[in-house]
Amino acid sequence: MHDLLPTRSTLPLHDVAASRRIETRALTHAPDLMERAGLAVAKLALALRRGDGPVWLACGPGNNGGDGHVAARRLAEAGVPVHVGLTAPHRPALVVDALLGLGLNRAPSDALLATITALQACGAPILAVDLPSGLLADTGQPAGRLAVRADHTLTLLTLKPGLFTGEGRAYSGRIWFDDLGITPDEPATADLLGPAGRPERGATSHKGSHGKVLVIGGAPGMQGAARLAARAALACGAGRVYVDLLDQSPNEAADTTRPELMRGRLDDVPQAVGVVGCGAGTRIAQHLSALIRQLPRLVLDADALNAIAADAVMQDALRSRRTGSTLLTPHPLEAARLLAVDVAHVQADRLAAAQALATRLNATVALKGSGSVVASPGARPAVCASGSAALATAGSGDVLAGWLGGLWAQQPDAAAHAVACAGVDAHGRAGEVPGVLRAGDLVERLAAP
Ligand SMILES: NC(=O)C1=CN([C@@H]2O[C@H](COP(=O)(O)OP(=O)(O)OC[C@H]3O[C@@H](n4cnc5c(N)ncnc54)[C@H](O)[C@@H]3O)[C@@H](O)[C@H]2O)[C@@H](O)CC1
Ligand SMILES: Nc1ncnc2c1ncn2[C@@H]1O[C@H](COP(=O)(O)OP(=O)(O)O)[C@@H](O)[C@H]1O
Repeated sequence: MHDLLPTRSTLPLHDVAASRRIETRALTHAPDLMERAGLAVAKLALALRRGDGPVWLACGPGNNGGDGHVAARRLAEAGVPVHVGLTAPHRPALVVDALLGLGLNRAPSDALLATITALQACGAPILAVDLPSGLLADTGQPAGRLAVRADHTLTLLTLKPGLFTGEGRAYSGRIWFDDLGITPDEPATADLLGPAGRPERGATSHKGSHGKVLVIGGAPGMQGAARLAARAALACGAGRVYVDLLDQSPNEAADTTRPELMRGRLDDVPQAVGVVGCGAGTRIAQHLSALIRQLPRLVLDADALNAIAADAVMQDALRSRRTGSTLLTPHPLEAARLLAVDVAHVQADRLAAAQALATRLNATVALKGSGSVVASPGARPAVCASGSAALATAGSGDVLAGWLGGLWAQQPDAAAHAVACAGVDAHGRAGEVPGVLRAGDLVERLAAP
C-alpha cells in the first residue's frame, strides 16, 4: 500500500469493466482477495484514526461492504473499538466508508443518502474503500445528488479513472493504492501520467538545434495571453520564439520585458511550431486557413478553437492534416463548442468527450481542467493526475499552449500525443502550490530545473 500522488511513473488505469475482468481472473488463484482488501483497509485505518473513539465502518450490501466487514474484524482483533452500522456512534475516531464501490449503478437511495449525510457530518476523518461512495469509477462524477467527500481513499486492485478526472480529485482526498498482490493482466483503459524527462540539450547544440515557435494571437487588449505563451515556449527551451501580435504595428517589440522574443510572421518562419489562438479574439479566423494549411505542427488554443467550432470548412481542413501534427488544448467550454454539446455533457464523461473530439477532428486533444485528458485518434488516452486549483487563474492555459509549442519545437519527430502528455503533466506539477499561482510565475516554476 502506498500514497499514490505525485506519480513517479506512468501507471495503468482500468475502468469498471476491465477491473471486473481482472478481479474475476485473480479470484481463481487468489480467493482471499477480500481478506487482503480488508486487511489493507484496517492497516490504513489504524494509521489515520484520530483519538480513542470507535472506528465507524459504514458497510453497504456488496463486496465493498464485505471489505469493510473484514476491516472491522481485523481492527477488533487489534484491540480497536469498532462500530459497524449505518448510523453514527458517539465521537468516532475515523469513518470507513464501505457503502458502495465499483458496483455503483444508480443514484443512491434516500436511505443511503441519509448515511452519507451522517458520516459527512460526524466530524471524523473519512477513509473511503476503493472509491468514495456515490462516485462513478469511470467518469469521476457523482451518480446522484450526493457522494462521499473523503479525506482519504484507499483504492484496491486497480486504479480507476474516476478518481483522477471529473470531480474525482474533489471527492477522493488523498489517494492510496494497494494492488492486493495482483499484477493486472488486462490492457490499461487509459494511462495515468508520470513525469516525462525534458528534451536533452547536447553540449555542442546551438539555438538552431532547438527549433522555432511562432505564437499567433494577442488581439487588442489581449496581448498578454500571447506573450505568456511566448514566454513559456522560450522558458521551455525553444531555440527561437517569434510572436505575431494581431493588434500591433510590426515595428513594436514583441515583449519589452522579454527582449529575447522576436516579431515574426508565417512567411518568415514557415517551419515553426505554430501556437495559435491565445488572446486572439475573432480576428484569428481570417488567418486560420493558411496556418492550418501551411504549418507542419500546430497547437491550437482558445479563440482558434472557437473559430474552428464555428466553421465546418476549417474543421474539414483540420481533419485532412497529417495525423499527429495537430494538438488542440480546449477547456471544457471550448470542447463543448467543438462537439456542439453543452459543458455538462463534456464533463459527464471527460475521457469519452476527449476521444470523440480527437476522432472527429483527427487531432490530439488535451481536454483541460482537473484531471486533464489527452486523447488521440487510435491511441490509448491519458489522464493527468498533477495540477491543483492554483492553476484556476487567467493565463495558465496560455502558458500550457506555449510550453507545448516549446517542447514540440525541440522534438520535431515527436507525435502530438507524446508532446501533450509530457507538457500537460509538467504544467500540472509546476502548478501544485497552495493558494493561487499567477500565470507569469507559473512560467518561472516550469522553467526551474
Ligand atoms: N470480490 C473481491 O474479492 C474483491 C472486491 N473488492 C471490493 O468489491 C467492490 C465491488 O463489489 P460489488 O460488485 O459487490 O459492488 P458494491 O459493493 O460497490 O455494490 C454492489 C451492491 O450495491 C447495489 N447498488 C449499486 N448502486 C446502488 C445505489 N445507488 N444505491 C443502493 N444500492 C446500490 C448493487 O445493486 C449491489 O447490490 C469493490 O469496489 C471493492 O471494494 C475489492 O476489494 C477487490 C477484491
Ligand atoms: N482545479 C484545477 N485543477 C487542476 N488544473 C486546473 C484546475 N483549474 C485549472 N487548471 C488548469 O489550468 C489551465 C487553465 O487553462 P484555461 O482555462 O485555458 O485558462 P486561460 O484561458 O485563462 O489561460 C489548464 O491547463 C487547466 O487544466
